[in-house]
Amino acid sequence: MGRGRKRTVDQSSLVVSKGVKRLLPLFLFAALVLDVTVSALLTQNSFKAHPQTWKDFVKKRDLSLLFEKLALDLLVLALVRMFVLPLLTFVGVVTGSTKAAAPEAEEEVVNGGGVGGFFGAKRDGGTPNHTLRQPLLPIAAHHAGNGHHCRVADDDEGNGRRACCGLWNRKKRGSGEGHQRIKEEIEAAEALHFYKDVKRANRNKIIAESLIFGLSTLFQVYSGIKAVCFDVSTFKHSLSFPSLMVLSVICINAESIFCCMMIESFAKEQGIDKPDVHGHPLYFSKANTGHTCDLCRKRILKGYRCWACDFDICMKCMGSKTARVEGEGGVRGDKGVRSESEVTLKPMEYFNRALWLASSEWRLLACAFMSLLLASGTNLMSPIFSGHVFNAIKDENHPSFLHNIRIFVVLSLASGVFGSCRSLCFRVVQRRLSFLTRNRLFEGIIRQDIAFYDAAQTGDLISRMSWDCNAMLQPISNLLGSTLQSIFFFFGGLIMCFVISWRLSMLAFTTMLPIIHLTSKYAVFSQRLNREIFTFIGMANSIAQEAMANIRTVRAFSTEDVELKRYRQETKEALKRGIRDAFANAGTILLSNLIDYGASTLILLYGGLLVMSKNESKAISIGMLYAYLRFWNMIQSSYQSLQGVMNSFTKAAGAAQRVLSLMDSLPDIDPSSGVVATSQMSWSVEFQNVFFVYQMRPDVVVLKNINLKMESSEVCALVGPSGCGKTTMISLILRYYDPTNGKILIGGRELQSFNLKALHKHVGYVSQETQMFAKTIEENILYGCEEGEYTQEDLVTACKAANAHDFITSFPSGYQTRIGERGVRLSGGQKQRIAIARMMLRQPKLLLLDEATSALDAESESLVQESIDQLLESKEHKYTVVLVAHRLSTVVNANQICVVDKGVVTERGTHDSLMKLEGTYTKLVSKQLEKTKNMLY
Ligand SMILES: Nc1ncnc2c1ncn2[C@@H]1O[C@H](COP(=O)(O)OP(=O)(O)OP(=O)(O)O)[C@@H](O)[C@H]1O
Repeated sequence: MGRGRKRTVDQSSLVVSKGVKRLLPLFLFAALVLDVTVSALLTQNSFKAHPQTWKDFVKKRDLSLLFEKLALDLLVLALVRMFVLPLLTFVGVVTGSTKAAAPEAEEEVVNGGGVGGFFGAKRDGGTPNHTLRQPLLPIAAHHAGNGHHCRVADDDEGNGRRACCGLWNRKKRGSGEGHQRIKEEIEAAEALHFYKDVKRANRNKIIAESLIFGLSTLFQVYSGIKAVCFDVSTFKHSLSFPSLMVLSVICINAESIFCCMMIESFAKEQGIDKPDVHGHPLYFSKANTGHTCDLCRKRILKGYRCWACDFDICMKCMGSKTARVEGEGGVRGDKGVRSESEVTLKPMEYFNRALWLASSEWRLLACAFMSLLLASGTNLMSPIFSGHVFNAIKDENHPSFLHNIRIFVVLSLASGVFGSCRSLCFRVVQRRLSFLTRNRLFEGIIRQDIAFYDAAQTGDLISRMSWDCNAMLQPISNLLGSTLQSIFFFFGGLIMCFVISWRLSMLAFTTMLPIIHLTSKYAVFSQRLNREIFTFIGMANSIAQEAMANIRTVRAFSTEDVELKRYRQETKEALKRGIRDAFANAGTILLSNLIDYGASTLILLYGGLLVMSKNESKAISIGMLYAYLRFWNMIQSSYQSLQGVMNSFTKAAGAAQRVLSLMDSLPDIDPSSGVVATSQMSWSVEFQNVFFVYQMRPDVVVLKNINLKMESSEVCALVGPSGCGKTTMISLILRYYDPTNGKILIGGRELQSFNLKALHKHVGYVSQETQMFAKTIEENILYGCEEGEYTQEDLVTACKAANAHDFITSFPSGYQTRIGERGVRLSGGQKQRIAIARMMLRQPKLLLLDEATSALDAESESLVQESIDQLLESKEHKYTVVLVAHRLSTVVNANQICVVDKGVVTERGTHDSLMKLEGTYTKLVSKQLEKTKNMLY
């Protein structure tokens, strides 16, 4: 598979997709040109309006003239911006880029080979990857021993690199397992070096961006002061100056944002693309030390991480070509691990899916949007009328006072009613979406192939159903609940502020840029921390769940403290990050509050001056100042609620991927299509050249060329040493898995052609580990039966046949006895008898008994065996039985006994014929006879 680089996954809110990135310089250039043009127009207008002032200014050099009547300074500043901002951006990109991304690494990749293959110098037939620029590659290529000089040693900058060379020399001396470990160490050291490089680059980026934002703020403040002082009374069109000034300020803002976007996007840390392992770029991270590798489930000392969806991978798996196949991570079906392209979700795709999900509730949504529009409209009107009330009080105008109060009351009532209607509709939609998602997710999980469960961890699945579901729906809830309203308030408030006083607004909005810069930087920082917290809590939950599920083993080994320590370790890491986040949050709040209060002071100061101003063109009323303050607060609070929205979308896309990958992933074995099996058909079972390999252990062939026919209505016993593949054969008959090669036939028809759900209705299965639900005994026996399908009498008959009736009736609640989680309140033998009763009740055509009597005492075993024999001889019902047994006494009467050894059927025949062979079976029998001789009865 090829390896390319992607930049689509945001690590910070300012990173954009490849397409937009290419256009960024163009956008910046356009903004700068517009900026200069606007300033030139302002200069020209001011020159036309005050032709004499130019001469006065040149003569007297009076600065007050420049502030009140001339705009040449604005043109000069625009020209300064035209050079300074691109220069700072260039410096930011150069110093903010990682050195490892230098082109010489690419060269090495093209030449690379040997160990270089670790990071894909050559893959799949040795296709060189010209796009890859990796920090690890120079060393990898060097170590390939193909004549490259030790570039890493030549590099005096990083100890990590020198350490690598030392390690490599050790590697040359070492061999075997040590090689792998040393290779990992080399990679880890090199990656750590890269990590430091990334940190340095990030710091430089922050400095460059802060300089740009700081400078832009100064430019804006200057423009604000200019707007306040400027005399527009002599202008031909009174609105031309304000509108050009506003355009100029918009240009300044756009320039600084484009510059920062360019720095972030052009100097973005280059992750490693390993599409066969993970769909997003992976970044070396120290944050995942102690995490579990998502592929091999081992603890990570040093490793890589995907910041988009918190995927962690250790150095070993990162270097392995087969990690995904062998590892436990990833969504897999019966035919193998799902390719990442099938399960990766980009933020935009998430957005589309979210819209699609929400579209099912369009009626309620339409109602909510109408209410939202009306509520927002009334809310935006109310400050104006409250302002009029203040003016009426000041003017002692009673009729106007009462009139405005009446309007204010109506607006408040309308806003309340529409607001609650909006909230009701959105909340109902939100709850319904949550219901829908959870149910679909559970459906997605429960229908997965058994191979999926071989790899999955229950804790992880549970956390997908709780945390990820919530995180995925969070932005939709936010969007419905508050985001849209905030957008209305933000833009509505902005317009109203400019309508009331554009001068005051120009001044007040100078504080906006630093607040945006501060809060967006904090958002990126906090987002990273929160993802880590999220992962640590998830891991803590997994530990708790595992410990609780195995509480008896924990108690028997007295390992409570060990489990507690593991749990505490994870939660402590989460706590550490939580506290770090709290401090950063407090710092950001402090700074933005200070700026915010500064803005309010400016508004009060300059607004007060405007109220007291004798200049008609500048003056505003006290009521309008009050209204202005209310709009300002509206803008502030809506901005606060908007600022996390984009980040929450990126975060939700990660969670959505974990949820939707399961929802979308259809099982390879479809249980509900195919031919419906009937009880009348032949129930012979045939294995034809069957080979089988478990996905989780791809190197071990468990079944090798099995050819075997079990005739209908006969008993076939599978015997053999532990681990030889008997249970696997039963699993294949149940179609838990499909054979890797060969066929299984039921009644002469291929198993894969049957409708599995219908087939299983005729199959009775008792496994080695009896699985029970936390219900009553009766409910457990009737599990999966339709209501009225069986009578109470059938139930009792089945229990009697399974020798379970006596012990059940000995319980005070009889059949209604609750047996606890996984049947913990029953003995192993009791559980097994209930499982046998469950099977007998259904009167299946094919019985699969995997050590069905292993947990029974000798007496119960013979009773159950007797009843099975009776059932076999019954004329009404004919059963095909596949029996796995270690106790050979249970297989003596079988029509056919198959001896399985290391996945191969070595002997076949009846008891007598096999005894005559004097092969493995005879040895097994004599071994058991010897054992029983020594047993005490
Ligand atoms: N889900 C699985 N994933 C990977 N390997 C497995 C899985 N289940 C079983 N195995 C391996 O397959 C081999 C055969 O296992 P199987 O359970 O079929 O043996 P068995 O003959 O039934 O043993 P026993 O008599 O002890 O139950 C064993 O080596 C086992 O470790």
